Amino acid sequence: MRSTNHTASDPIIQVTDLDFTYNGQRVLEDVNLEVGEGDFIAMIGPNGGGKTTLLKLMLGLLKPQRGRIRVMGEPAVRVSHHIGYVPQDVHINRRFPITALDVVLMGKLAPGKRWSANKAQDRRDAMDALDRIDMADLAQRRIGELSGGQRQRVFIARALVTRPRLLLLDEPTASIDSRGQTEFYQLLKRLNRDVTIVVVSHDLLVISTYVKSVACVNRRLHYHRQAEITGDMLETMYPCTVEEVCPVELVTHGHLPHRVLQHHEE
Ligand SMILES: Nc1ncnc2c1ncn2[C@@H]1O[C@H](COP(=O)(O)OP(=O)(O)OP(=O)(O)O)[C@@H](O)[C@H]1O
Repeated sequence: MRSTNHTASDPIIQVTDLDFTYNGQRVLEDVNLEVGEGDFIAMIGPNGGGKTTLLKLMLGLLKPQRGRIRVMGEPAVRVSHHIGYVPQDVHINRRFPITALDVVLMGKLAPGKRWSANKAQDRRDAMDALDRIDMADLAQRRIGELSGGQRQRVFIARALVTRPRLLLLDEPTASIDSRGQTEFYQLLKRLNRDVTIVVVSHDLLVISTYVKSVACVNRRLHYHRQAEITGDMLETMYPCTVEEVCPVELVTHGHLPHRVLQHHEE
């Protein structure tokens, strides 16, 4: 596999003075961000705030009109084999007779990913990726017979099959119930022992328990090196009241919103 000159102490992602515009509409402005090796960062923010766009820039799928983005010290396209990506909408026909293992093997075929001629090794790598996400028992199960949460794990295994150093996930829990969400973030926390994670999420309650840092994206970026979501941050990011963002039951569960409440009461 091609190596980089990047060392563990360098930021794995560095975004400098970045602007991005779609057809004359600026959606990201003056964004600066450093993601360290081993970080587990949540990108939160309102609909249309630019989170997916920023992920696509990190993947090298889009180019900024101004500023610079480096992944492992290089333009992202040069290190795509070190990046695993779980997109927001994974389109897969549930009636298609394809197993979980087949889906994971597709990760070996993705553009820019290394292709090995050794099919037996590929199967071992795919089984290993399924094992990492506790899905090895379901390797031969058809994808259409899995639950939403199980399917999402398979897509993560597909992203992990090339052993990336960086895993980017775009709203991975959108089709998972709240209990499933907790299990899902526990899984990500475990994976974070070996891989740096950036996850776009609207799960404000759950994420602060698991992530190490938070970036709020609403055209501009507000980055916190600690997993602390404050009332000020929410008020800046979300065009609605604190109660709308964090209903009372979230406050009483004692996760993140007690700080929100304090700020709100001041
Ligand atoms: N391909 C595109 N062409 C033109 N405009 C786009 C395109 N993709 C996104 N946009 C616009 O850019 C803005 C940011 O979109 P983006 O998908 O990055 O936001 P987001 O924060 O991920 O939103 P959500 O939470 O709803 O997924 C939105 O106004 C969106 O309409």
